[in-house]
Amino acid sequence: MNSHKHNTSPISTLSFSSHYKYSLFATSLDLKRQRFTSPLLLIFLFLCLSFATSMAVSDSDSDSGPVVQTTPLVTFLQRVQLTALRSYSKKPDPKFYIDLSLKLPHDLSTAESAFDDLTTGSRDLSVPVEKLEKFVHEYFDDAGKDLVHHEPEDFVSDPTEFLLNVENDQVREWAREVHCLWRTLSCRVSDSVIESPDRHTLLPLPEPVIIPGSRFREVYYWDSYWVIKGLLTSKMFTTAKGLVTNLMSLVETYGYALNGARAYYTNRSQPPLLSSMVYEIYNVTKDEELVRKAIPVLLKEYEFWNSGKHKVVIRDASGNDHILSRYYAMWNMPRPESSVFDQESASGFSSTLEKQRFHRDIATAAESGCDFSTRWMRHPPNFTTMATTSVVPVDLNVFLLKMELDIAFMMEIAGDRKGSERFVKASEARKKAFETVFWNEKAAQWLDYWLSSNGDEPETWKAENQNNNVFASNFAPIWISSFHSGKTMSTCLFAHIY
Ligand SMILES: OC[C@H]1O[C@H](O[C@H]2O[C@H](CO)[C@@H](O)[C@H](O)[C@H]2O)[C@H](O)[C@@H](O)[C@@H]1O
Repeated sequence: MNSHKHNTSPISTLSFSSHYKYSLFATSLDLKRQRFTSPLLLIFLFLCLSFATSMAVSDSDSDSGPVVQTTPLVTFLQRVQLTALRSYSKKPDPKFYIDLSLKLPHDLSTAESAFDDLTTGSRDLSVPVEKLEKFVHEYFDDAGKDLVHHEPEDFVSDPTEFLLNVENDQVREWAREVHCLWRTLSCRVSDSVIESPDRHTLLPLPEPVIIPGSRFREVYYWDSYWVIKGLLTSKMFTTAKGLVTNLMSLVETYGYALNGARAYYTNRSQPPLLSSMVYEIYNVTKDEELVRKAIPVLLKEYEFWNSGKHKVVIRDASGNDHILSRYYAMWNMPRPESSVFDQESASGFSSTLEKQRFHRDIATAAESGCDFSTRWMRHPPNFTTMATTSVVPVDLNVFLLKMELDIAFMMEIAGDRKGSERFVKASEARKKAFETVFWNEKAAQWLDYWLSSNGDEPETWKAENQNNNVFASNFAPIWISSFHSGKTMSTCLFAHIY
């Protein structure tokens, strides 16, 4: 049992004014499309499908949570991916196949029918590697071809201004090399994506992008925060603003910033750091126009994280309700970019409901940006006990508290005093929730909270639901300087460590 005394945690020292002194820590795929030439077979198939459909509708044991459908191209590429994984003896990266784009003059239906011809007769869907490679080459452009190099206009190869501040020669040379990576990672979405989005899984974006590199050939939401911090150091303000414009366009289109700018990432977001990005840029550039543009977008994003399945209500012993948020992906199938892996991981579950719940918890872990941490496992390190949607995470709520303070700050700049006060109040309410739900005096940490129910209705706080394990995220509140400026925090932490 945790001792959860309602002593004041260091978070209570947080105030709006002190917030702005951050210290940063730093279809089953196996159902291959067959050509049924016999009318009897067609009738048989029709009857089977009708039966399966009626079963699905009456199956009260299937997961009823939200699902954002993906595109027909993604669904098809999952089949190609499965065949590739079954055909090569050394397993390729499944993401490569889901990143392919349809080559002109082919369209989806001609590619599908050529793929049917290729795989017909293969029981396990594997095919000779040479034949697969010929098919992929004929029907698809290489993964990554739909991103073209972009020379950032604000890049200076020898930025003396900040490099001269680095005294050590070796470190300065290393810093120069890191700075030069911007040119390697800078791209823009090709015109072909804008002209024919259905041929690509890459999503169109208005401004040039900075990608993480390696197998990640698209923009990622929370990576962009650190990218922007780096760009600001490199004095690349135009590029930094472009990244924010891209993320804002995703929020405007989808209602939230996607995990990444790919058609298979539309079912989830990532740690919400857009307001922090705008804040960092404003701090350096004092660009009020950016702030004014960002406010309505941030309000939309704020609503996403504080409504529907993302919102949870924890009731304290005095009957006060505390509103917090959790990660919750709008997906209950294998993640397309890793579908074979996810199917294998779920193979031990017998019911559809168990499999769907497991897949949602896996996709939700991806929404957390941390992927497969033992934080999300009911019985670590047993991967099949992933239950991410049942956790109220400390770090997510820190990001949201920061969003509240950032919005309040931005509204103040925009002259909206009332709006600003509303968000200060929202931050104070979340601060109280941190005290009640997360803070643990004995451990001197904020602990993740396990939900007892499905989180749809308010539930009463229980000390034993705090997760006693120590994770770096337990200390996420100290990201905001006033959380650790008080003596209480350092005293408690040192007492715990030594
Ligand atoms: O650096 C990009 C991101 O890389 C990891 O996650 C991404 O890859 C996962 C597996 O392909 C995918 O399921 C997830 O949705 C992607 O975001 C990393 O965990 C992320 O933190 C990081 O943003």
